[in-house]
Amino acid sequence: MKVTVVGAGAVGASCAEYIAIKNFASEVVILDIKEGYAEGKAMDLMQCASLNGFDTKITGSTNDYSKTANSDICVITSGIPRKPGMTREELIGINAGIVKMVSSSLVEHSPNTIIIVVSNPMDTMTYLVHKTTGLPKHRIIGMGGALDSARFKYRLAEALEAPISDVDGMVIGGHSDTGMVPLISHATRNSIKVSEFLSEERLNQVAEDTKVGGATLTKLLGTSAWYAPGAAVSGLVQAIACDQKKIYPCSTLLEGEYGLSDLCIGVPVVLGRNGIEKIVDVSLSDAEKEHMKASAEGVKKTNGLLEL
Ligand SMILES: NC(=O)c1ccc[n+]([C@@H]2O[C@H](COP(=O)([O-])OP(=O)(O)OC[C@H]3O[C@@H](n4cnc5c(N)ncnc54)[C@H](O)[C@@H]3O)[C@@H](O)[C@H]2O)c1
Ligand SMILES: O=C(O)C[C@H](O)C(=O)O
Repeated sequence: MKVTVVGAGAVGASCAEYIAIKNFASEVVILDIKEGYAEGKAMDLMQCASLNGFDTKITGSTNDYSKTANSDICVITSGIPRKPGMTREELIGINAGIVKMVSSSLVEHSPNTIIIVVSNPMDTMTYLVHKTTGLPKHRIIGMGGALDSARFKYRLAEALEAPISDVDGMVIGGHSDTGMVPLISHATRNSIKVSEFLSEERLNQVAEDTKVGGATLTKLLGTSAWYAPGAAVSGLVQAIACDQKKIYPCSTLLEGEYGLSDLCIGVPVVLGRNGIEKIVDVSLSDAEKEHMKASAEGVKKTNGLLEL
């Protein structure tokens, strides 16, 4: 199993590290445009191998896509992150050009690859990868919902004063400050609905804190987060590589599912060796349906800024 990670920055390196530590991939290639940067990150990570007990071979490349040839999975993290006070959508001007160039170079060398898109604004970048590469829809996956769901569970556990392992929940919709749809109606503590434990007001607070999870961290860190994003990407890569058939909310091209079409947005999917093997249709409350509709309108508005 060969995995390429484009972008050796904060998220790319974190994701390569988690993939290596989980020890399921034979090879990880990190590629960056900055001279020597990916080679340096790869060497540093390889010097963790004996300490952390992994055998994954990590190599770096300065913009030489021949090193990525025949990758089973490619992760795109290249692009600029936001600064405090910015939205993800404001990154489109620079990141669209980068994602377009990177995705076509990847497919040229790995025509059978599965692509995981991380660069922001992620749902729009995932749509752009469709338009650029023409790969089948099950082989283009946007990562946002896995991270947002982890943040939702963190906030739920905090409100419930419960261990995170007791909590389950999922966030669908667009990966944006207003577009995320935390599925409160399906969230549980050890199979009991969270509404049995928390007031509507407290649950609304949990949802709001979840939606601005990325912005909260950006304000604290001065740039956007990387540990949980890297861990979330590694989860998707592992589900595909190990054919786990796990359900994750991922951004995928919809063609009528959830009453939506011609956009990529987060919905629950089954991930296995073929990428997205199924889109799962879950029942939504009326409020969640409305929120999903508004979220899709927001994503389409950002897609409209693309020069296709
Ligand atoms: N979808 C998500 O959930 C999620 C989570 C976190 C971050 N992100 C996004 O991921 C992106 C990366 O964030 P980061 O914190 O790692 O940023 P970063 O600045 O630390 O790293 C980005 C890297 O991309 C490289 N790069 C730029 N242009 C390139 C090109 N043409 N080819 C190859 N490499 C190139 C840069 O040299 C840099 O090393 C941002 O757009 C950020 O908003 C998304
Ligand atoms: O918040 C950001 O800009 C980065 C990322 O999308 C995140 O949610 O951490």
